[in-house]
This record gives sequence, C-alpha cells and structure tokens, in this order.
Amino acid sequence: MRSSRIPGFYKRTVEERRELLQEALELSEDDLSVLTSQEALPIDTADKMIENVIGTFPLPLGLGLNFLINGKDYIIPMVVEEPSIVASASHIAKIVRDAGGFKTEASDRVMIGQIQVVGCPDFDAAKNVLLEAKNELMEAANAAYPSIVARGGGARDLDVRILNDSPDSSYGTMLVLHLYIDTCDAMGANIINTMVESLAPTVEELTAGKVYLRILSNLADRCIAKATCVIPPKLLATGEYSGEEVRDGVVHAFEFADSDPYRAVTHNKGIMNGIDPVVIATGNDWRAVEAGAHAYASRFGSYRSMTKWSVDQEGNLVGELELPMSIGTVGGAIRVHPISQLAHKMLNIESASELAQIIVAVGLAQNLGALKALVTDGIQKGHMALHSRSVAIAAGATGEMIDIIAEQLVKLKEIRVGKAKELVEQYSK
Ligand SMILES: CC(C)(COP(=O)([O-])OP(=O)([O-])OC[C@H]1O[C@@H](n2cnc3c(N)ncnc32)[C@H](O)[C@@H]1OP(=O)([O-])[O-])[C@@H](O)C(=O)NCCC(=O)NCCSC(=O)C[C@@](C)(O)CC(=O)[O-]
Ligand SMILES: NC(=O)C1=CN([C@@H]2O[C@H](COP(=O)(O)OP(=O)(O)OC[C@H]3O[C@@H](n4cnc5c(N)ncnc54)[C@H](OP(=O)(O)O)[C@@H]3O)[C@@H](O)[C@H]2O)C=CC1
Repeated sequence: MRSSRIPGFYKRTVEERRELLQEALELSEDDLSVLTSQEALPIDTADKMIENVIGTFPLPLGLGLNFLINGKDYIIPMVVEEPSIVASASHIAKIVRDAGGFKTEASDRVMIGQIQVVGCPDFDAAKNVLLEAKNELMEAANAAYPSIVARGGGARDLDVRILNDSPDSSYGTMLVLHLYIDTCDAMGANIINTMVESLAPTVEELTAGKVYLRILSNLADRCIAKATCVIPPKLLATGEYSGEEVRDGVVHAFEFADSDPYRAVTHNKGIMNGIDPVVIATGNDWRAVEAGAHAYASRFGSYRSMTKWSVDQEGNLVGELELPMSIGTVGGAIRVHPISQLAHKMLNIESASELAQIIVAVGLAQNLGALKALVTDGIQKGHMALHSRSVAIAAGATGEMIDIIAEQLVKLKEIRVGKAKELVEQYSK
C-alpha cells in the first residue's frame, strides 16, 4: 500500500476520501460498495446475529491516519460516536511517525479457561491429583477441539489454585483449574468453553467435588500486546508551549493517573477511546477487551494508569502501553459483518497478533493526544471545536447550516445546544 500519511484528508468531502482510500489501498469498487450501500449490515444478516432484531444502529466509520508501526504503514478503521478521537489519534500518529513510528510486540496468544470445583472432601489432595493428571487432561481438552490443534494451537499448560481456604473467609473454599490454550487467530471463546466443558466430568471424578462454572477468563494476561514510542521533545512543541514543557506535563499527568484511581479512570477512558473503535470496526468483542484492560490496570493491587510515560537519557518522551488483547481475525462477527470484512482488508494484516499490536499502538497514541491537549490548551479547544458540529445538529441545524452554526459557536466560545438553537432560529428567519 501507499503511505498512510494523507495530508489534509479531513478537509476533503466524503466521496473524495473514499477515492483517496481506494487509491491508497488499491481497493476495488466492489470492496468499497459496502460503504455506499443503503444497508451496510443487511437486516437478514443482523437478524441472524442477535435476538429480537428490529433494525440496525449505524455509527460513523473514520480513518486513523499516519500510523507507522514496526516500519509498516497502516490506515486504521475506527468506529466511534465521539468527535475528536480520530483527529487526535491521527495527530499523534503523525508526530510519532516523524520520530520513527511505534514499536510493538506481542506474547503468544494463550487464553485461559477456568473450571470451578466446590465441595471437595480434601482440596489439597484434589489439587495434587489434577496436577498429576495434567498431561491426560490436556490431551482430553485437545481431543475435544482437534481442529485448533491441527492449526498449531491447543492446550499449552494447566494450573490449579485453591481459593478461600483461610478459616476466616466468609466464602466457601473452591478449587479453580486454569487451562491455558493457544487459540491461534481466534479470540477463542468457543474453543475454550468447549474444552473446559468437556473436562468437567473427569475433573469431578478426580476431585470428588462438584463442578459449577466452565468458562474462559477475560483477564487474558498470557495474551499480551505492547506498544512503545520514543519522541524527541522538539516534535511535541505546540503554540506557546515548548516540547520540554509538553513532555514534562505528560509525565506529570501519567504520575497523577498512576497514583489516583479517580484520575486513572479518566486517563484510561482516554486510552479506550482509541482501542474500542478499532476493536468494534474489526468485528471484535469490545466488552471482553474492556473488562480485560481494566482488570490488568489493577494487577498491582490498585487501579492505575494503563500507560507509562517517562523521559530517557536523551531527554525523549517514552510511552509504553501493555494490555491483554483477546481479539481475533476470525470467528464471532468478524467474517459476518460486511464492514468488519472491509476493515480487515484495509488493515492488510496477517494474524490476530498483528491486529492486537495495532490496537495497543492506537491506544497509546490516543492517550498522548488527550494528555498533550490537557497539559497545554486544555481539552475544550480541540475537542469542543469538533464537538460543535454535533451540538449544531442537536439544535436542529441541517445541511450547510451545520458548519456555519458550528463555526459561530466556536467563535462565540459558547459551544452549547441552547446557544446553537438561538443561532439556528436566526439563520432560519
Ligand atoms: C483535535 C486536535 C487533534 C487538533 O489539534 P491541532 O494541533 O489543531 O491539529 P493540527 O491542525 O496541527 O493537525 C495535525 C494533524 O491532526 C489531524 N487532525 C487535525 N484536525 C483534524 C480533523 N478535524 N479531522 C481529522 N484529523 C485532524 C491531522 O492528521 C493533522 O495532520 P494533517 O493531515 O493536517 O497533516 C487536538 O486538539 C487534540 O488531539 N485534542 C484532544 C482530543 C481528544 O483527546 N479527544 C478525546 C475526547 S476527550 C475524552 O474523552 C478523554 C479525556 C480527555 O478525558 C481523557 C483524559 O482525560 O486523559
Ligand atoms: N466471556 C467472553 O468473552 C465470551 C465471549 N463470547 C463470544 O465468542 C465469540 C468469539 O469466539 P471464537 O471462538 O473466537 O469464535 P468462533 O468459534 O466463531 O471462531 C473460531 C473458529 O474459527 C476457526 N478458525 C479459522 N481459522 C482460524 C485460525 N487461523 N485460528 C483460529 N481459529 C480459526 C476455528 O474453527 P475450525 O478449526 O473448526 O475451523 C475456530 O474454532 C465472540 O463473538 C464473543 O463475543 C462467547 C462467550 C463468552
């Protein structure tokens, strides 16, 4: 593909943007037809995806531009309702691109299935017997889903923990078996759940206990993706603010989020601003990714920043983001939703691991976008200027009136629906 750097893309019309995209990615008319179709998600397909369907709910699909990750250019599909997110991701990707781009890596794609066992006559003996039967249990799990083994995945390890065994625990003692499964390019819920359900009768027999839950864990801490960026301060200078001021402000903002859960939640929401839109555009389960990400942010005992920002010996700003990334490039809705299929084609990715790495790079960019605004002009200037168009629409503006009213709101520094209504009335007279 050609470069993901398409200057002034946002100043073009929607039709022109589609042409530029088609050119950059060498897409066919057929590929793009899903964007122009009246029914991007056909109602018959929607009716097979969930229950009690009465329609579909369209959301804007935008493009995160300028992303250079491990030396490869990516145009990133982002589905989201909130203004300024796509602009901000592209803005930071442009800066990081000039600094050499994002570097990313990923662990093996090992997911976790849990089996809960209660009522064992002797929990320690039950734990030992399961650990002794580890190989047989893993073989049985693989036999329950041979196709994932044929693809190079399958059970990799097994572990057992005993919970609530202290005498002062108010909950019943239970044993939890963890089965670690390489799900290849699938998020893997169905593979994992099939495997752990298949083991339940044997686990009951071996432990003399009763199995209740058999389900994957969304804390996928063996399926990790990590992104880093190193930015010389001169690339961060903006308006009256020097690059060093911005850099130091970002580090202070990180330290605030890492020390205070009230701030960490907002800081991390800003990271998910980048992550969720890519997860959604690629047809993945965003609840699974959200739940895993927030749990991982609490892994040191308190809820903390998902990112880390520091200064290296050369004075560069260094950003890092590491998260569990239980996504796939196959399965679930991925090959069902026509726009998700287009999103995968646009990304031109080889594997779920590559997609996971793109997603964390966007999360890192998004965090810096918000922090850069927060430590300089404040969030209102950039965010509210773009939000002004939604405010104008909410006040009843249509067609060309939308941009005119939005501009007036920004000029008046009164970006609110009441003011917009007044302006719409004046305009319509
Ligand atoms: C909005 C910007 C980027 C403007 O920032 P700017 O400095 O005015 O941008 P610029 O005009 O210098 O343009 C730089 C590049 O940004 C992109 N860009 C610039 N404008 C557009 C646009 N209209 N549409 C699409 N792309 C745009 C574009 O790539 C452009 O390059 P070019 O293509 O021109 O060579 C900046 O003010 C910003 O990043 N603000 C932060 C926005 C943000 O974080 N929004 C999230 C919502 S707030 C929230 O939910 C989270 C939060 C904040 O609470 C999290 C937290 O507290 O940590
Ligand atoms: N707690 C949670 O997060 C839960 C989530 N879910 C849902 O589960 C869905 C995801 O489940 P998932 O199991 O991923 O989806 P699917 O079962 O739909 O798809 C996975 C299947 O795709 C096939 N496949 C084709 N190519 C590959 C490849 N390269 N790598 C791996 N598998 C491949 C495999 O089947 P084969 O080998 O037979 O061809 C594999 O079993 C999501 O919709 C999610 O919302 C469901 C329950 C709980």
